[in-house]
Amino acid sequence: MTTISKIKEIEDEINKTQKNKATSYHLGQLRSKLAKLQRELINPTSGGGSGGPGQGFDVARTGIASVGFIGFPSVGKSTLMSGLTGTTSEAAAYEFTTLTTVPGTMDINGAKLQILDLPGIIEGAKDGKGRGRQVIAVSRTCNMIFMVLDVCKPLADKAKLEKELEGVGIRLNKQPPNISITKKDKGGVMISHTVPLTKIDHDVVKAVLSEYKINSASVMFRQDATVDELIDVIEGNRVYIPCIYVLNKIDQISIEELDLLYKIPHSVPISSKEWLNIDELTEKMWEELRLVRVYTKPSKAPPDYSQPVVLRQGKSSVLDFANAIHKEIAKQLKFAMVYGASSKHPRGQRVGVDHILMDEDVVTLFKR
Ligand SMILES: Nc1nc2c(ncn2[C@@H]2O[C@H](COP(=O)(O)OP(=O)(O)OP(=O)(O)O)[C@@H](O)[C@H]2O)c(=O)[nH]1
Ligand SMILES: [K+]
Ligand SMILES: [Mg+2]
Repeated sequence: MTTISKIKEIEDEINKTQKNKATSYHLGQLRSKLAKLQRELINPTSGGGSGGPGQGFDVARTGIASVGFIGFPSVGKSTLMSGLTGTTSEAAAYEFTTLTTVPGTMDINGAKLQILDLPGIIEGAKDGKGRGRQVIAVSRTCNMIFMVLDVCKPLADKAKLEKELEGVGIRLNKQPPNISITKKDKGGVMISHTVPLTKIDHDVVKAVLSEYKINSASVMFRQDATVDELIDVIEGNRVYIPCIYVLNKIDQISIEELDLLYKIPHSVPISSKEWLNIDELTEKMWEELRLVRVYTKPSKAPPDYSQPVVLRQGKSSVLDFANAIHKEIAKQLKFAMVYGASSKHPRGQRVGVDHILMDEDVVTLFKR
């Protein structure tokens, strides 16, 4: 039996099983088994046909962040990519026009982004259909995903694509679950929580831990987590990526239909062919990338606003800033003066190397 058919079998059993107190232990076991099988699809150990990274799919990474385009064939990914970057990625009316990763760059508010146009994927992509597995492998390494959807096609496509990505450990528009598991030598499983747990009970937690052979541990929930979030923490190889649902081809629909589309969270309706509403898309993209622009100010001189140093959120300390300019500068760094949102005083604040900078801060570095 192949991994894929085993997954299918467990999914069927989960769907058949009624959710109640009596079945929760069993469901916890099933969900864990499913996650373990899915792990084999993320890191296939055997050759498995078209599995594994494909030649020509890995491209040299440039820029501060990368955005990968995921979607079914002919939804307009390449048309959008060419328009945004100026790099031509062939677009045509037939499916699978794009056969490999096509990189381009886009400048947004002084930050250079890498845009990766990808081949269309089909349902079952993660299980090795078409070039799907390679496409998904590239998208796992992106800082943002554009899920491109054709508004003339059924909206169910969105859920299908999400399932493909979820199946390989990609979590869209989610934060890592706030659950900590501390393994112990003895004492059994201790469960505590700072908020009421409405989606799981102790039986499920015990079933999951036992399925992963964790017999003694203290588990602390700081959010109302689901069983899948618990499993995510145990499995550990999840990637959390912001995703914008790009609803393309709105030139084909009515205003009334357009109004309905606006109800979908994290979405932007556009037309890549008629170049409609692209500004909203790039604004949203900028917002969700949460990049931090920092301007240098030499001491006793005005700030240099011509070219920001662009950092990523989570890696935007004064030391990160110095490193981005030059390793030697970082080595000699003693303290900094900061002006802007992260500074306590409008006239600037003296800060240490661990101080976290915010977008549009101005910084003067002082050496030892
Ligand atoms: N009406 C309309 N057609 C569009 C739009 N964007 C793209 N198209 C058309 O849709 C077809 C497919 O466009 P592509 O850009 O090749 O789509 P793709 O998603 O890159 O396709 P694959 O690489 O084959 O997966 C082409 O005929 C485009 O002209 C749009 O906004 N409106
Ligand atoms: K196409
Ligand atoms: Mg294409």
